[in-house]
Amino acid sequence: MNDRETEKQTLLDAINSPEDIRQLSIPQLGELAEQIRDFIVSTVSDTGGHLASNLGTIEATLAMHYVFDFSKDYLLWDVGHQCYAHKIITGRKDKFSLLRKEGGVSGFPEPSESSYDRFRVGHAGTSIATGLGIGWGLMDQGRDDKVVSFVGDGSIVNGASFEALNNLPGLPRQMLVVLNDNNMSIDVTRGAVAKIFSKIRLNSTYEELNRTAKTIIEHMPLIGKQVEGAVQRFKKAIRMQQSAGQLFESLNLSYFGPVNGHDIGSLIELFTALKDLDHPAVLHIYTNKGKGYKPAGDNPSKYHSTGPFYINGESKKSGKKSYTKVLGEALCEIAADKNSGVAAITAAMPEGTGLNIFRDHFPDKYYDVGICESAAVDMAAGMAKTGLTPFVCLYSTFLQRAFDQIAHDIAQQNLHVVFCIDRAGVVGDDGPTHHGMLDIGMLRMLPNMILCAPASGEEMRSALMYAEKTKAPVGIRYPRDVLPENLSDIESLSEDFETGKSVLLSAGDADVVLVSYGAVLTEVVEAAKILEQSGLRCDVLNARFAKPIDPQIVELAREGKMLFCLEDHGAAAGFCSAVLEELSKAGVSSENVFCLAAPDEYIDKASRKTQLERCCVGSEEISRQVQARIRDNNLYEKAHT
Ligand SMILES: Cc1ncc(C[n+]2csc(CCOP(=O)(O)OP(=O)(O)O)c2C)c(N)n1
Ligand SMILES: CC(=O)[C@@H](O)[C@H](O)COP(=O)(O)O
Ligand SMILES: [Mg+2]
Repeated sequence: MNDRETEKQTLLDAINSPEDIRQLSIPQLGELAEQIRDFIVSTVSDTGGHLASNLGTIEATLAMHYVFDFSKDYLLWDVGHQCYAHKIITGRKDKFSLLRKEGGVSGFPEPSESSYDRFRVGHAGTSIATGLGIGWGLMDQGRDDKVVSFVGDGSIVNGASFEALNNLPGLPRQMLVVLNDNNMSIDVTRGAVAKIFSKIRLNSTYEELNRTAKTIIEHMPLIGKQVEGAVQRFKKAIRMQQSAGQLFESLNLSYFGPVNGHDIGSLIELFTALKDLDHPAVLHIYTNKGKGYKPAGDNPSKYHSTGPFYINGESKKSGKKSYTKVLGEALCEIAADKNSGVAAITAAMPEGTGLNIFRDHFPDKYYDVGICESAAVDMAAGMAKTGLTPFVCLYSTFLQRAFDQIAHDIAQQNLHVVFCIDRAGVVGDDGPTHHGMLDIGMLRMLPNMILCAPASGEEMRSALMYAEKTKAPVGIRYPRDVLPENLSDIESLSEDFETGKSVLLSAGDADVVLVSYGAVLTEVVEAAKILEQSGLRCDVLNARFAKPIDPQIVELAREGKMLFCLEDHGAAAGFCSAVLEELSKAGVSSENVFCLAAPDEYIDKASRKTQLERCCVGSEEISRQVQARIRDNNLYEKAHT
């Protein structure tokens, strides 16, 4: 190790709290930023994570912590996927090697880890409104603690952000919105606001950004007091603020920038100057997503959320085919039929939803609305009215944002819109904010809605073909997972989907039936093998539909079979509940019907396999639960005859 590396090592080693960074000079802070960058790249190459956004926000994070005291001031991250440097300098450096792993630090702000994390977040568009609420709360208590919301250019266009901006000027105290503009959402940012931002970005040289920062700092003491002449001179002095500035100023919000978000010295001066404003303001900073690690800088989209990789950028992933990939391919197949009238809609997640494949083949049938799930759903409603068949492709957790639109604008009018609900069930490393545990419950109470879930790649394709032909709102849920390998020989899985019809995978003569909904089938089939080895033979029924429920399931219970209903969803209102309701309606006893589903809690980050076990639908836990419930209910004789 040379002297320079030893010094580098020492700087990060000595940082255990924000107080420590305040002891450093500006050049040392620059050094520290580089060390944190190396540390993040090296850790994320092992664990996976949100690399590109984090590499771009290190300098701004250091500068904010240098100026504000977030042990009492409030720092609110939007989405929260860019909080790694913040975690590293707020006492979690030593646990960072277990980033997003069981027992390690979360990839998102997590109040149970540290009082520096104010909110558990993972969804976009919340930070300005929560900051506003905190501002009102602090005022009520006569407190002058500062509030900073840090929001990206992709997230500020979300409806929730705009609703908050609409209310923000009414707050008669300090609140700073730091707009981190890196010209990217996960993919390239789309829409009119993005155009406003990128118009000035194209003309902004490094010198101009510096000059803007200087002008703000020079005029700050007067602007702070709202001296009219100074404000006018200030506006004149900043040529580049025109379009972005006008956007915020027309809402009566003070706007400053754009400035270079990697220049720690200037940022410290700016935050110091803006800290004591007596009204809300926006500071617009430019940063580079993926800064300092070439593969991420060259392809920020790929490194937005990455699995483990080699330092040369090569992925360590298996390359196995996922449900998501089948979605992209099958939609292309459907769109290739000239009469299909298909449109595919994503809310800023072309890669994540697999629609990038579709976009490349059918650019004129593809729509990316940005992080605007509710607009995506209402746009689909409009398209369906004109006779198109929109496929709205969203993650289950983000579909929650559009519940009212699905209920009010789609289901009420029985519009033919297909909801492709990706990341349904537990998602692994992202943890509680990103699990899709509510979609069945939310959607099955809506009249007209049909809900189904494939259990294999072949079923995924069939479900999409079925949905395209079925003139009703249809939800198809599937997980963040690769396709199962243990189901390929099962013939019944290649049968076409028929509304409310399940398929049997076994002989149909056992007294115990495992009734599986969706992708957990792969675990259920393994569990059936384990149970058979222990002397308990079970039938396996693949329910396929959560709405309507197959009457055959009710008949099995009526015949006195022991049913174990299984799903990767919250137990409160999902498939299992739907079965119990049908039994009740039919006057059939549910005495021997058991539900295996997620417990009534937020499942912590871990591998998806571990999380499935925790939700009682991993193969080990299924076999344990089946045996235990048979034993506890004195059903042993019945089950083993
Ligand atoms: C409501 C919602 N929809 C979608 C997402 C998925 N998502 C996470 S980060 C992100 C892009 C955010 O872009 P930006 O705010 O500009 O932050 P950057 O990653 O560029 O730093 C998206 C679409 C989300 N977290 N929340
Ligand atoms: C922060 C966020 O909401 C997304 O980036 C999400 O974490 C991506 O998840 P996938 O990795 O499953 O696409
Ligand atoms: Mg961005």
